[in-house]
Amino acid sequence: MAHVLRGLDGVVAATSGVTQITDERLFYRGIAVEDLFAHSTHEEVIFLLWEGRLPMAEELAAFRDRLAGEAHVPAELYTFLARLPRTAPPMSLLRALVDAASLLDEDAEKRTPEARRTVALRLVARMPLFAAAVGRHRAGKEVETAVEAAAGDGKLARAFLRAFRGEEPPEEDVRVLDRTFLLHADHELNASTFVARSVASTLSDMYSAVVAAVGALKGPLHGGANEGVMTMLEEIGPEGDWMRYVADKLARKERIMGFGHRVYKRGDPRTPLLRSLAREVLSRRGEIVWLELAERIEAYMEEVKGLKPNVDYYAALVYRGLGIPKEMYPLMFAVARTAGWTAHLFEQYADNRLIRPRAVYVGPVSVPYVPIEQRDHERR
Ligand SMILES: CC(=O)SCCNC(=O)CCNC(=O)[C@H](O)C(C)(C)COP(=O)(O)OP(=O)(O)OC[C@H]1O[C@@H](n2cnc3c(N)ncnc32)[C@H](O)[C@@H]1OP(=O)(O)O
Ligand SMILES: O=C([O-])CC(=O)C(=O)O
Repeated sequence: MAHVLRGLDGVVAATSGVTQITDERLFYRGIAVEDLFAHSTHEEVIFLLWEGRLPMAEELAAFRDRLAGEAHVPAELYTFLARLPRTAPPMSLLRALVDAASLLDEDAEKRTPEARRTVALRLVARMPLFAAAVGRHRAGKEVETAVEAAAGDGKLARAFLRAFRGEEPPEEDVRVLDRTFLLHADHELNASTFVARSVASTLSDMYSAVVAAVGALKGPLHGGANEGVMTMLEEIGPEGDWMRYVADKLARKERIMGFGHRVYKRGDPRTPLLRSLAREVLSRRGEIVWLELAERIEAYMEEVKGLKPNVDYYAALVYRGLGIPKEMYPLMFAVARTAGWTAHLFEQYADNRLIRPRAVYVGPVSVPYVPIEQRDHERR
């Protein structure tokens, strides 16, 4: 019997020039993520992921203008969203908006590289507005005026915060969210990117690939873990018996959200950067207790399980510090990761081969066909 690598663990399934993970370090197009974090912006990184190099100043300005030009939500989508249940999972509402947007985009089915660039630009520019629209809808707030007032800004973090809050955000908050988006922009063949590439490998359209990717990211073992982190911290509470809580969970063989990683075993290089952002925003809000609690759990997990936090752990605290409700955390991830999904889709379309692995069959064999009138429950 062929050897099955469950979960495709260790399988090398593509070549890619977008993102490298090597020796527990992360590089976008060859540039260390720490350097980009220190000096760059989310928009610059989107350009980098798509074009393979950093933009010149005038290219960046033109790119931001193009993003601003695409940053609005088609009116039909506001009507559509208004009819959807407010209590639906926010990631499902986001997925529905992206799917519906495809029906209103005249370029959605075009197969040229230029049309795909336009679609990608639209997706990246609109995703923050879709996320804000979902957030306002579920909170029962007015959506269209607030979101449209935020449009026309080529700074995606500002566009989200402005639309979501319905007021101009302080620059410190914009900077923190911008760098959080930068750190989430891409991550090689993670589950949602693999899903997106698989859809594109059938030569289906970019929207279908991104809708599927949003669905994959939603899961608690991937982008949904950030919400799970905050749920855990809230269940414990700043003064709670965290050690008992975590030990009991581990004894029940439950997973602690925000810990462990398929690729990183010695630590996720994004963790210290996100921890520093969390410290900054939580100090400003007078809520540093959440960081102290998270750090105690981090040390304990290392000691008892040898597991380290992944990108979702401290990202949850950054979003908390920005006053974003926890149900919205996975949407923040989706907004940022749209850059990476689309960069990988460009690569997939440019050098495509259908993705179609095999399975080892383990079901019954040589089963005789039984006509319907002779079937009974015993003989299936
Ligand atoms: C952006 C991202 O997608 S980052 C990941 C976000 N997901 C999470 O934070 C969810 C919690 N983490 C996990 O479930 C896992 O660490 C994953 C899915 C991320 C990666 O796991 P895998 O590479 O598949 O490792 P696997 O699931 O085989 O686990 C190996 C062992 O570590 C344990 N383990 C791994 N993560 C955790 C965790 N968070 N809590 C408790 N135990 C864990 C497993 O129970 C398993 O133990 P066992 O061998 O005794 O059964
Ligand atoms: O790469 C992975 O498996 C998960 C991850 O960290 C990411 O998508 O950012």
